[in-house]
Amino acid sequence: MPTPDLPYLNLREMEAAAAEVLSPAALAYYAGGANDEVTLRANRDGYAALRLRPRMLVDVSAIDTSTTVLGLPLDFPVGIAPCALHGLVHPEAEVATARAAAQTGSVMALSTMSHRTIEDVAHAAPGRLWFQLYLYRDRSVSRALIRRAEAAGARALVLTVDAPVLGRREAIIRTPVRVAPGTVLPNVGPRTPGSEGLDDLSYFDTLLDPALSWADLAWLRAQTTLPIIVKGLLTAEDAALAVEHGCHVWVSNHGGRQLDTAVTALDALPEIAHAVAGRAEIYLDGGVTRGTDVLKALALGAAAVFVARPALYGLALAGEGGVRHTLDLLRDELRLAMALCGKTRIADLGPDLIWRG
Ligand SMILES: Cc1cc2nc3c(=O)[nH]c(=O)nc-3n(C[C@H](O)[C@H](O)[C@H](O)COP(=O)(O)O)c2cc1C
Ligand SMILES: CCCCC(=O)C(=O)O
Repeated sequence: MPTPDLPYLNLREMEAAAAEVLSPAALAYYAGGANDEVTLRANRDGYAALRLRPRMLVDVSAIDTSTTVLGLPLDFPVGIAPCALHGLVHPEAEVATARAAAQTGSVMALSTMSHRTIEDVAHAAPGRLWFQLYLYRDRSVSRALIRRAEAAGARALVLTVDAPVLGRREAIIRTPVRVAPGTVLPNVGPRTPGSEGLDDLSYFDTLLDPALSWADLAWLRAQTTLPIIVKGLLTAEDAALAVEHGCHVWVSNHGGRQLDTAVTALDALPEIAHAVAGRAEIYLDGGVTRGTDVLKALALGAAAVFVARPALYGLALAGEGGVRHTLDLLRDELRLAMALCGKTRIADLGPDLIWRG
């Protein structure tokens, strides 16, 4: 059940409440998208536009939302997407988020750009952590991060490939995001961002490697025996290449923060599921705020979905309990949606649930 002392009935209410407590810079950074925010809006609108085909007269007295991702049992098919800088809104930062993920039987993908160390976060979510990797120009820094993630017990690496350069986020051009002076971001290398006159995002941008290519994925594949998930794919062609490189597929447009007017993950999912053809697991993120959104993504071929902003809003409102509230709401809404669709198990969710007009 959702945490009783938090009054929010749904994720949209949490978003509105979080907007009241976040600093203008944090809000601009969290909520914003690229350019005209066409893709940001489409991410949400796409779910509303898809209609469900519920089946009746099915015994729905017992609903089982449990599933597995890469062999890890989840209580329900929702994880936390990698997000930079949880410390902008809560002192416990990623550690609080990780505890919430662990307590709800979820999984968390920890961003490279975190306030807390991989080890601290892994300790807070034993066995339930993935590590998201931005490949740095300096591969030795990335290699060291991979070794630390492995040693800390991360279950997978998530390589983000849709940000070889940063998208143009106009809200943060106006209101730049800065970490507190003196903060050391543990995975960002020796230099404390904020110096040299760069805002923090521009500084991160200088670390990322715009030359990243499929050859680097082959390099990464050879670096580790952990499963690798390629995050940020939107086409059948790239999904097929990822599978050929021995990787899993995370369909995402980076929350509308990179290429504006890019296709939504939900729209890209059918062609990607077709191309992957069961050879790898598929995950999705972008605009998920309701249990029916989760249901639709799973019906079209995702093994699990991930939420970024909704988790950050929970963190901003009530720390660990707030993130738990976000996840609890989604789990309860998914269970209800399954019951009303006449589906009792995750394995029963398929394309027959989606109305084609
Ligand atoms: C504030 C913020 C920071 C993010 N940082 C990262 C990051 O460090 N690495 C990454 O792969 N994706 C990052 N993302 C993208 C998310 O993982 C996710 O793809 C996207 O936000 C879509 O999910 P949402 O609609 O639930 O927010 C970030 C998103 C937000 C909103
Ligand atoms: C260099 C990337 C910073 C984190 C990120 O991915 C985002 O803000 O969307």
